[in-house]
Amino acid sequence: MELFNVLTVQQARETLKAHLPARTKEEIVPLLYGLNRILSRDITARDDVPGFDRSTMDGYAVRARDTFGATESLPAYLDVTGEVMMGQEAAGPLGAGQAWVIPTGGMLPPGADAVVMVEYTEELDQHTIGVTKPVAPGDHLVRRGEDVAAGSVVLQAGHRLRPQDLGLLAAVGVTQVPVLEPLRVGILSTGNELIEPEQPTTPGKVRDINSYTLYGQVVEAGGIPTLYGIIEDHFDSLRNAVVKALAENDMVLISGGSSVGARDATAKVIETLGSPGVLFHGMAIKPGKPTIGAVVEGKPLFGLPGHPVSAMVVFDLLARPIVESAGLHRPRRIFPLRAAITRNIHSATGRDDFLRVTLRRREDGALVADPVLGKSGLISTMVKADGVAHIPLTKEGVEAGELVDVWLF
Ligand SMILES: Nc1nc2c(c(=O)[nH]1)N[C@H]1C(S)=C(S)[C@@H](COP(=O)(O)OP(=O)(O)OC[C@H]3O[C@@H](n4cnc5c(N)ncnc54)[C@H](O)[C@@H]3O)O[C@H]1N2
Ligand code: MOO
Repeated sequence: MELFNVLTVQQARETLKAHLPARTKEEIVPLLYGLNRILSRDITARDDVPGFDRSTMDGYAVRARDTFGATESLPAYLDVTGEVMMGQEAAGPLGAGQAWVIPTGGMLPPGADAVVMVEYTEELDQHTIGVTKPVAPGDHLVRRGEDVAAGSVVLQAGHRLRPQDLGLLAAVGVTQVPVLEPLRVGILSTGNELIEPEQPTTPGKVRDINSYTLYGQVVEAGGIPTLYGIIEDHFDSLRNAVVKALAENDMVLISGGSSVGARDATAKVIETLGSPGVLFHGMAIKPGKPTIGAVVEGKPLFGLPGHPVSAMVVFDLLARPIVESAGLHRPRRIFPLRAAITRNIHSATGRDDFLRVTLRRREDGALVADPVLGKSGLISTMVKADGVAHIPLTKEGVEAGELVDVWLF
């Protein structure tokens, strides 16, 4: 029997994207909780930063033209007529031929347009200094609004906040930050052969692995997982569980029951839930071929293959980017590593292959990837591996020594 509507990974991603609305669910968090969160709105500065012209050196506020031509042998003499106090308004004005003592960060008095560093002055008496080096207007000061101009957009919606962004928000007085709510993800395992991990095994039964791997993957991607447990392979039981999970979450993952076996109810259940429903059933990928991708009333739903390796690989390719797009923390994997594969690996063209590998540094310094062989039902292969190597669908395989992209776990 043929699976219907088989898509490449790229087509599957594009199809999902076309059917998923941009996330708008937001929450307001205190600034310190905003780190690594994604802004849900543009942030506009209400105030100029700094709010006044500010010295960047310890020295004297002056009118630059009063210092023109000054040298060590012929200093420009200025009357010291005031002192700027840190954190206080400098009342000014500073008149011709005058200088005010100013600390680094102090407010420039009106009338002054530059600061002379204390190193380039000599104190003649308590009220007179000699300036030994001229300054130009604007020297040793930061202008009002030079860092941030009032009314400007300082950070855009969609931006993930870094430490420096928290600093900027503090500078403009934003202490409550609008950020995207992380996705809530409901996780269901289906199969009459499945038992809970705390149960003893009996012939024919296996412990539920996928609930645990998927839970970990959702947390890692910055989502909030909820387990709905093991659901028996029965249309009504599965439908009831999925309806509940869909109502309580922003995404639902159902592992097992995605293949074409007679008992595989997942696709049929999804088709009864709402539009557009199943978008694809089957992907040109190994492992993970019998994947179902669906959107129901704006929420993504995935029927992941039952084999534990396949479920993990498909989560990473399709679900992880969606969870990360509103995730609580920074994605760990942004770029793959390039490593030389150490064996010839065959793969069919027209299909993306993901090969479990371990990585090591060879004596000559090259990074190499050793394939971890084993069927996609074996969770131990994922535990041994450091990541997966991607053999793109355009290739018929890779030869030993060829460079491949490796996505680390
Ligand atoms: N005739 C064909 N048979 C199969 C095909 C195919 O194309 N033609 N595809 C195979 C591939 S590839 C995969 S992957 C599996 C996918 O099957 P399902 O998604 O329908 O999942 P199940 O049949 O329920 O389970 C498959 C396998 O995985 C085990 N499993 C399921 N859930 C869990 C879990 N939560 N924890 C641990 N192990 C789980 C289950 O016991 C089965 O061994 O179909 C192939 N068959
Ligand atoms: O796709 Mo199955 O997922 O090859 O094991």
